[in-house]
Amino acid sequence: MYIEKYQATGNDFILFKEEVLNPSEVAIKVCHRRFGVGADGILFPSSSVVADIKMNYYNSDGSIAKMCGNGIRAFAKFVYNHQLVSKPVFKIETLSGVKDIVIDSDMIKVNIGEPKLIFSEDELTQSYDSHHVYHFNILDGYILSVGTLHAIIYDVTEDLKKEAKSIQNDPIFVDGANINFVKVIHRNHLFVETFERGSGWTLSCGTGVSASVYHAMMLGLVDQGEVFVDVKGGKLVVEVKDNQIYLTGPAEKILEGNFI
Ligand SMILES: N[C@@H](CCC[C@H](N)C(=O)O)C(=O)O
Repeated sequence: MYIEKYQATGNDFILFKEEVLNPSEVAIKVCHRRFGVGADGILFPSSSVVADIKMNYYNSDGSIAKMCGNGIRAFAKFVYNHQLVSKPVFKIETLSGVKDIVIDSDMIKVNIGEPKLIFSEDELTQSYDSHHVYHFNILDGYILSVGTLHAIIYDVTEDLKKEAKSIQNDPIFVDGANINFVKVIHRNHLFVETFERGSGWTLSCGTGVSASVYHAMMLGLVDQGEVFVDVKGGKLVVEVKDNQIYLTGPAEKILEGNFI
C-alpha cells in the first residue's frame, strides 16, 4: 500500500490515496511505533456528494473519530498535492459536518465550526454529532464538543496530568473524551497539552486547541481576535468570528513509501 506520513504541529498521520477496506486493523498496525511506521492516526479519502472530498480518520487504537483539526490540515495538503482536489479553497466532508479549507502555501486554515451548549449530563449520553458545551462538574473544568469531545482543565499540575487517563475513562464519557490541560500565558496566548481519546498524549490536538480557545474566550480569560497557542509540537492560531472557530497552522509531508 502506498502511504505518506505527515506531521501537523507534531500530531502525526499516515495517509492513503484510496479508501482503506479494514481501517481499524490497518490503523492499529501502521500506527504502531515499533512494529509499524508510527503515527497518532490514519487518514484516507472517499467520494462526497456534499463537498469536494470526504475525510476518514481513525485513531492509532483503531477507533473512529468524527473530526481531527490537525489531521484535516494534513489531509487537505495531501489531496491538493495529489490533485485529488485541484483548487486551494475547497470543502471537506467529515463525520462532524462539512469543513471549509483555505491552503495558503505552508499554512492551512480550517473552519472547525460552531460550538453549541449542552445543559445536562443526560445529553452527554446521547450522540454528540453537533457541537456542544457542557459544564464539567467532576473537576474544576469544563466539557466542550467541537465534533470531537473535549474536557478543558485550567488549574494544571503535574499530579493532575497523571489523572488524564482516569478522567478520560469517567463513565460520563460514553465514548471517551480528549482531556486538555490549558495554561493562560497572556490575554492572546495559551499553552495546551492534550491526552487524546484513541491515541493518548500527543504533541498537539487541533480540535483541543480550538475548544480551549473558544472556552477561554467564553470565560473572558482571553480577548476576542487571534489567539496564539503553543503546543509541544509547534504553534497554532485560533480565531472566533460569528461563533465559528477558525484554526490555522502548518502541515508537512515527512515520508513516502509502501507499507507491506
Ligand atoms: N488529534 C486530533 C483529534 C483526533 C481525534 C480524537 N483523538 C478523538 O478521537 O476524538 C485533532 O487534531 O483534533
